Amino acid sequence: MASTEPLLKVRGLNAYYGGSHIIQDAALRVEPGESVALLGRNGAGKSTLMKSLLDAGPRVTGEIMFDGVALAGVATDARTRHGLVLVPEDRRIYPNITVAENIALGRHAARPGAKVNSDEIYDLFPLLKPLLQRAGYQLSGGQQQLVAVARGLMGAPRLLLLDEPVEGLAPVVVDEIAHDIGRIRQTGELALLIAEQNLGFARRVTDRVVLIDSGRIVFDGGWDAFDADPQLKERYLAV
Ligand SMILES: Nc1ncnc2c1ncn2[C@@H]1O[C@H](COP(=O)(O)OP(=O)(O)OP(=O)(O)O)[C@@H](O)[C@H]1O
Repeated sequence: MASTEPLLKVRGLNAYYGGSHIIQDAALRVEPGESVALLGRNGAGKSTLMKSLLDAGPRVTGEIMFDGVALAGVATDARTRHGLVLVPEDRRIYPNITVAENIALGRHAARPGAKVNSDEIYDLFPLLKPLLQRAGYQLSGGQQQLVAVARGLMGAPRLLLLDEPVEGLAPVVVDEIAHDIGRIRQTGELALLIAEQNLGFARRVTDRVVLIDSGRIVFDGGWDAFDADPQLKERYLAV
């Protein structure tokens, strides 16, 4: 891949649930190693946009280029093996197997030849290490989120999509997850797209903001530019 090409380039993306036109003509770019916040109110279309990238739910039209490959017609599992990995909002932790087993399941999503070392992944999540033999059903919401992110990393992603990773979590847990994401970012070229409503958290873990409202991208820029226009927050994020 030429170094000037973005890792993800989306143009003219439309997504539909039945007759409802949810995502409307969206454009989006993520560079290798970049972390981007996808901000928007409840129902703005954040989850639908993420699922559209994987063809995992809505009917989708438009162009999605990932790592130099056009994804039209590529099945969801093949997209994941290519390095586009989603950690969904509901986390999907299996209750009756252990944390270590839940995390290991992510390995099936890894692209052929990818080197994934579970010990290196455990090192990124110090809070998980003592919990590896615990059953999924015994975890708190924050612990489940850490397991879901660790499992996502086992898929050797190039772009990890996190759908509202800190929704409903206590501030101390949000803080821990922000630290863990900081550690993950130091490991290399992994790019992140993080759907969020928690501005403080998003600011800590991302470089750039994409704002979505009623399925349309209404702002795309740096945090400085976002902060310079307080109306953006009032208009598109205030409850
Ligand atoms: N499976 C579905 N079938 C029909 N409509 C859906 C479906 N999932 C979402 N929608 C609709 O699509 C729109 C966008 O929802 P989406 O879940 O993408 O928003 P969001 O920004 O992720 O919000 P949230 O924070 O509530 O998850 C909403 O109007 C929602 O009702």
